[in-house]
Amino acid sequence: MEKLVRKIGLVAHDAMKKDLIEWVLWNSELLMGHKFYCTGTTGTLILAALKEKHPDVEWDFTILKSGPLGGDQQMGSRIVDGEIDYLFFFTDPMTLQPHDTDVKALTRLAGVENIVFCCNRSTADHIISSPLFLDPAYERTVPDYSNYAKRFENKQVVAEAVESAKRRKKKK
Ligand SMILES: O=C(CO)COP(=O)(O)O
Repeated sequence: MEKLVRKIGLVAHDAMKKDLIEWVLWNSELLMGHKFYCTGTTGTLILAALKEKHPDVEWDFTILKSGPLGGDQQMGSRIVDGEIDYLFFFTDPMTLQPHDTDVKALTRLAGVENIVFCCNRSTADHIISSPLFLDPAYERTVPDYSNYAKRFENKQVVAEAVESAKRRKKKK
């Protein structure tokens, strides 16, 4: 039987990096064989820790830009492309981030795509110990936004803009 490969995003703010590294090491046996996407600094540190603990294991890590330098946005883009189905993002509740808008955008897209998403260690513990984590029959519900995408399908707004542009021209 084909092994189930979960596509997992890992991100931590600076004050939470130690927490996430510890959590990954604690769960490293469970996480082996899955595919990871990480923001730059978080990913580099986690990979170094994993290699130290398991020198013979090949880890499938995609390391994006550092979060504040576009990495959060890259992660969001992977989510909307369907490349990530779990996001463990340990956020710092005590420090305002300079890239707060990017953090909001990333967490919002996790909601838009209904991926499994958490922002602290206790919830991460619950997710990883859920039987669904390793249940190949479990597939998240992918929201259907087709009606949203079709909201201008009748192109009425185009007709109106063309008409008003014509009127403006005549007035000139
Ligand atoms: O800032 C971050 C997420 O918002 C994390 O980025 P780094 O992993 O590059 O530190």
